[in-house]
Amino acid sequence: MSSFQSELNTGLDAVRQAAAVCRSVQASISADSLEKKDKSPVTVADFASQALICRTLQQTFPDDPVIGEEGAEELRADSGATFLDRIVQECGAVGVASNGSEVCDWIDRGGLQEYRPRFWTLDPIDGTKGFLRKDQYAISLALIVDGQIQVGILGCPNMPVDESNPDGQRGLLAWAVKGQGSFLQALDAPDSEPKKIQVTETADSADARFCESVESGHSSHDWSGQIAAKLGITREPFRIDSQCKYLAVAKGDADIYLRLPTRKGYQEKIWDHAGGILVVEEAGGTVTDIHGKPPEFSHGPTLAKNEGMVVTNGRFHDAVTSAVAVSAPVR
Ligand SMILES: Nc1ncnc2c1ncn2[C@@H]1O[C@H](COP(=O)(O)OS(=O)(=O)O)[C@@H](OP(=O)(O)O)[C@H]1O
Ligand SMILES: [Mg+2]
Ligand SMILES: [Mg+2]
Ligand SMILES: [Mg+2]
Repeated sequence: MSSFQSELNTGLDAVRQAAAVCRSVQASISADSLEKKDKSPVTVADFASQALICRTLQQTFPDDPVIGEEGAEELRADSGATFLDRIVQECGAVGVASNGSEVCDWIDRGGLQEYRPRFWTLDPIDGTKGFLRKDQYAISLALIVDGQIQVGILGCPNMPVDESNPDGQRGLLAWAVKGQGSFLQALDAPDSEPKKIQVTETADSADARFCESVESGHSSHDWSGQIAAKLGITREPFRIDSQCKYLAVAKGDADIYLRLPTRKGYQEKIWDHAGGILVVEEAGGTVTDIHGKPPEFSHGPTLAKNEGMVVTNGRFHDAVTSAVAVSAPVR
C-alpha cells in the first residue's frame, strides 16, 4: 500500500460518518430556533462529530494523539446532561451505540495541548456560524508528522456537487496525501471514481476572484477591499463560511483566499487550516501567512509563529503578499 493509505481511508470513513451526524442535526434546525438564536444544534453536532471521529481514529491508531477543537468538560458537568443525552442519541442514529461516559472519553481523546512528532488535528464543525444559518460548513481532519501535513481531509456537506447547479445535489468530500495530488468525490457516492482537482490557471491577479469569511470579525473585509484595489481586482468577493474557501481555491472556483487578522495578537488555530492547506497545495496552489511565511504546525494548537493566511493558485502569490504588506492593516 502506498504511504498513508490506511490513515487516509480511516480518516475518510470517520469524516463521512461525522458528516451524516452534522446533516441530521442541521436538518433539525427550525426557523423558531434560528429566531431564538439557539446555539444548541451546533453544540450537539460539534461534540457528536468530534466524538465519532476520535472514536474511529482510536480504533485504528490507538497511539495517535489528536488536537481537536472541543473538550468534554462542560458535558461532564451536571448542566451538560441534556446535551450529552442528545449526543448519545445522534451517535446512535448513525449506528454507533454508546453511553455518556464513552462519548466524553472519545471527545477528550482530542485534548492534546502540545506538539508531538505525529498527531491528528480536527475541527469537527468549522464555520459554526454557517452551520447555524443552514449554510456552508466543513469537517476538517489532518495528520501531521514531523511538522508536515501528510494527510488532509475536508468534508463539505452543503457544497453543490455541480457548481453550475447550486440547487442540485449537495455534499463534497475532498482529500490529499502529500505528494499524491488532491481528489474530490460526492459525499454520497463513496464508490464513485475520485476526480483529481487542480487550481485555476488565472495568471493576472486583476482577473482573480477572491474568497473570504462571511464574518467580518474573522477576517477584515475593509483591508481585503484595499488589497483587491491594489491588485486591480474588480470582481466581487466570494464570501463563504469555513474551510470550504480552501476547497473553492483547490477546485478552481476561486483564485485567492485571504484571511486578514482583525486584531493584533489573534493566533490562528491549526484545525482551522491544516486540512484545507494540504488540499490546496496538492491541487497546485500556494499557502503562506500574510507575511509570506509558511505555516508552522509545530507549536501546539495554534499557528503561534504566523499571522493570518494568504492562499492563491500560485501564479501571483508574491504580488498578493506584497499588496498585503503595503496596504494599511485595517483591524
Ligand atoms: N477573531 C478571529 N479571527 C480569525 N478567526 C477566528 C476569530 N474568531 C474565531 N475564528 C475562527 O474562525 C473560524 C470560522 O472560519 P470562517 O471565518 O472562515 O467562517 S465563518 O465566516 O465564520 O463562517 C472559527 O472556526 P469554528 O469555531 O470552527 O467555526 C474560529 O475558530
Ligand atoms: Mg474552525
Ligand atoms: Mg469548529
Ligand atoms: Mg469554534
